[in-house]
Formats: sequence, structure tokens, C-alpha cells
Amino acid sequence: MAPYRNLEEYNIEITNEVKDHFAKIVGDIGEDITREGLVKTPERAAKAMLFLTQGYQQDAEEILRSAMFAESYDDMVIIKDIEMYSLCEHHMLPFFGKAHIAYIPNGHIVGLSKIPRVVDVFARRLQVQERLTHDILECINNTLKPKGVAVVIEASHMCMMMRGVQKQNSVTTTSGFRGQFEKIETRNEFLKLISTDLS
Ligand SMILES: Nc1nc2c(ncn2[C@@H]2O[C@H](COP(=O)(O)OP(=O)(O)OP(=O)(O)O)[C@@H](O)[C@H]2O)c(=O)[nH]1
Ligand SMILES: [Zn+2]
Repeated sequence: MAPYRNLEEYNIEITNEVKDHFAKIVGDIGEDITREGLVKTPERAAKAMLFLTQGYQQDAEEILRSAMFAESYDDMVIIKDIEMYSLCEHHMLPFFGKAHIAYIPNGHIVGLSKIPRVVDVFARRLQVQERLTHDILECINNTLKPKGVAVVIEASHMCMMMRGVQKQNSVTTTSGFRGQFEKIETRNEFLKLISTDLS
């Protein structure tokens, strides 16, 4: 694609391209693309898909760096039950659930809202749950350089519910630990505080 003058121009161009692909899909699955209810569907679907994958245009480390504050607090900070919606890269179907994140500051704390924003940046891409977990973990570790960071994600995958193996109640848990959370006592304290039965 040609280089774009600005983000707005890029957004218009890319929306039109994705819209044309969706129009083809709607026709290919046997629908009448001229039917009243479907006329605007390719455009709506394109906008929805670009919203759900907007993380490719965003810089998670920059988001964290924009709200780091020098502070001597060095106990655990936990943000739990962060709702998360992503798309599995194998089927482009949603997987969704909760992220629980903790860090132990090392001279800097971060604005609390920035942690869920980081989750969104990486979730709004084509992902597998394992890589999503590590993307969040490494981003916080590299940027904040805390004494420790922990990420747990619990999610349900629509590709295992609506199709394929068709299991409605399975939940996948992934986790990653760095620094002080690699010690069993710190990790267990975190797991206890997020009130799961993982410990
Ligand atoms: N590890 C991992 N696997 C995932 C994730 N999301 C979806 N999958 C799996 O990716 C696998 C893709 O396997 P394939 O055999 O290539 O695809 P498939 O024929 O559609 O597989 P079925 O879902 O078993 O019908 C499936 O087992 C999915 O359950 C994820 O986040 N992490
Ligand atoms: Zn899938």
C-alpha cells in the first residue's frame, strides 16, 4: 500500500479495503449482499475488525512511560479482574476473560489505569493466550523495571465453544512471573490475593 499522509487517511483507506473483503465473504457464504439488512454490513464489520485489532497501531511501553511516578512504595500492587477480549490467531474468533496483574515497584509506580490499557493494546491483536500473557509481562518488566511482575489470564475460547471440540465450560489459565514472583512465597501471596484456587 502507498504511504499515507496521516492516520485519518490511513483509517479511511484501510476501512475501505477491509470492507471490500467482507463484502466478498458475505457473498461467498451464500448471502445476498444487496439485501437491506446487509448493505452496510461489510463497512460495519470492517470497522469492528479494525477496532478489535487497533493494538497494532499502539505502543504499550509508551503508554506506561507516560504515567510513571517516582515513589518509594515497594509492596505488591495488584489489579485484578481486568476484563479482556481478544481474537485467537488460529480462527479469528474471540477469546475473553479476566487478567490479574501485580507488580512490586522499584522506585516507580505507574498510573493504575495504564495497566488495563496495556492489556487492551496486546489483546486487540491476533493472539494466542500464552503470547498475550507474555507480551503484557515483558512490557511491564521492561518499562517499569519493577522488583517483580506477575500476570495471570483466565479465558474462554469461542473457537472451542461454538465450533471444533464444542466445550462450553472449559477455562484456560496462563501465567507468567518475573523477579520476586519467581519465589514461591511471593507467588502464593499473589495467587491468594486474587482469590483463585490456583495455589
Ligand atoms: N495454545 C493455544 N491454542 C489455541 C489458542 N486459541 C486456539 N487454540 C488452538 O489452536 C489449535 C489449532 O489447531 P488446528 O488443528 O490447526 O485447527 P482446527 O482443526 O481448527 O482444530 P480444532 O479446534 O480442534 O477443530 C486448536 O487446538 C485450538 O484450540 C490459544 O490461545 N492458545
Ligand atoms: Zn481459535
